[in-house]
Amino acid sequence: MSPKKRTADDLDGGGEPSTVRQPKKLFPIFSEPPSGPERNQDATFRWISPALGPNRTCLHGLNLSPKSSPKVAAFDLDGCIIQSSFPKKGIPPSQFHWWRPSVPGKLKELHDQGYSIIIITNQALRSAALADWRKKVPFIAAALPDVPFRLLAATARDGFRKPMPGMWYELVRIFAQDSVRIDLQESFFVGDAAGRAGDHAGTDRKWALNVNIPFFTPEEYFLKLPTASYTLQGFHVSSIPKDVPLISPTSTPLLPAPSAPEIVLFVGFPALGKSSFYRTHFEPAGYVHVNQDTLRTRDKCVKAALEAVQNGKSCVVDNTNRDAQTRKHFVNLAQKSDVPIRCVVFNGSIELAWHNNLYRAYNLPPSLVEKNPKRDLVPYTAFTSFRAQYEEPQLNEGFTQIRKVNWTFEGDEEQRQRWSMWLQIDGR
Ligand SMILES: Nc1ncnc2c1ncn2[C@@H]1O[C@H](COP(=O)(O)OP(=O)(O)OP(=O)(O)O)[C@@H](O)[C@H]1O
Repeated sequence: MSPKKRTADDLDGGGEPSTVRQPKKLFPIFSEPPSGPERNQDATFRWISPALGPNRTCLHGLNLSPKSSPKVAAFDLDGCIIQSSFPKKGIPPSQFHWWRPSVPGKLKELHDQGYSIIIITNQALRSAALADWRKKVPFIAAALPDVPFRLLAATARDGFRKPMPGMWYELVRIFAQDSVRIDLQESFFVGDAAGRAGDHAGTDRKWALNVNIPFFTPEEYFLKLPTASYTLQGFHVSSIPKDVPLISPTSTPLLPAPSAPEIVLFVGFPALGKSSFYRTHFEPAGYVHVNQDTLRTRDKCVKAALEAVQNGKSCVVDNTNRDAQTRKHFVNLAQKSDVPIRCVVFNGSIELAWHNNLYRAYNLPPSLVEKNPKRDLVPYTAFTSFRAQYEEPQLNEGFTQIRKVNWTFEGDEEQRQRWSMWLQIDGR
C-alpha cells in the first residue's frame, strides 16, 4: 500500500504509516459512535485553547489532568498514535484506528513511569475539516481513560507548525508555570515524517533535531525495528558556502577614508540581511538609513537620499533595488548632486532569504524580539518576483564601484542556535 497523497491545504505533518509493514487488518476501536454526540458530555478531554491572542493558531487540549514532568514522551498523532485523523466523508469522528494495537498500552506504561505524554500534531485543515477533527480528538482520549495527556495542534502555516519549534516553546512555557524544566536527554519524540524512503516528509525528525531531543520512528519505538536510513530535504544553513570573504573584491575597504558624502545602494532579496549589514557597518560611520519599509514610497526614499547628500551626509538606500530601472532613480540623483554612488550586492540564495524571513518572523530569541519591532512574514511572492525581475547591477548603470557581500552570521550562541534550526515548512 502506498501512502495516500494529501494536498497542502488539506493536511500535512502526520500521515499514514508510510514505511515498512502495514497491518493487513485495521483495528477499529469504535465502529459506531458509542452513544452519539452526547458521548462527549462525560468525556475526559477538554479543549483549553485561547480563542484569541497570539497563540490562537495553536490548539491546546487536555485529557484528564496531566502533570508536568521533566521527562516528556512526545508523539505525533497521525501515522504514529492513530493511523489517520484525516476526516473522510461518511466516517464519523468517533471512528479511528490505533496505529498498532500496542499503542495505548505503551502510552499507559510511559505514564506509569512518570513521563508527561504530549501529542504534537500539525493539522492545517480547512475550517470545516478542522471542526470535524476537533470532534475526533475526545474519542481518542476516551479510549485512553487512564492516560492523562496534553495535545498541541498547529492549525496554520506559522511558527507553531512543525518543523518550526513553536509548540515546543509553548510546552516549555507551560511547564515553567509549574516550575518544571524539561530534561532534554530524558525526553523523546516519535513521529512518522522521518525522511525515510517513502515518507511524505522529514518534518518530525527535523522538529526533534530543532528542539534537541532524541527521535524515533513509530516502527523503531513501538515495534523495536532497526533504525532506518533517511535523508532530510530542504534548506539548512549548513549548506551555505564557508570560507568566502565577507566582502569582495577584498582589495579596498568597504568605507572610503576620509569619508566623503556618497550614496550606497543595496541590492538583494528581502530578508537577506541588508538592514543588519547597514546597522553593523554603515550606521556607526554616520550613514543615513533610507528604507522603503519605513518611508513607504520610492519618491520619499529619493527625497530622503537627496536631503542627506544636500546636508553633506552619506546615505545607504536599503531597498531590494531589483532592476536597473529602479536603481536609475538613485543614480540620477547622485549624478545631479555630484556625489558618487556605489552598489553593494548581497549574494545569497532565495532559500537563505526565505529562511531568514522565517527566522525573523517566528524564531528570534526573546531578547532580540524585545529590541526590534516584530516583523511579519514577507510573502513568498516577494521573493519569486525579485528573482524573476532581477538584473545584475553593472558599472555602466553609473556606479563608481560594485561590491559583493557574502552573508555571514553575526550573533550570540542563542541567536545562532535558533537561526540554525530547520525552519522551512514542507513545500516551501
Ligand atoms: N549577518 C547576519 N547575522 C545574523 N542574523 C542576520 C544576519 N543578516 C540577517 N540576519 C537576520 O535575518 C533576518 C533578516 O535580516 P534583515 O532584516 O537585516 O534583512 P533585510 O534584507 O534588511 O530585510 P528586508 O529587505 O525585508 O527589510 C533578521 O532577523 C536578521 O537578524
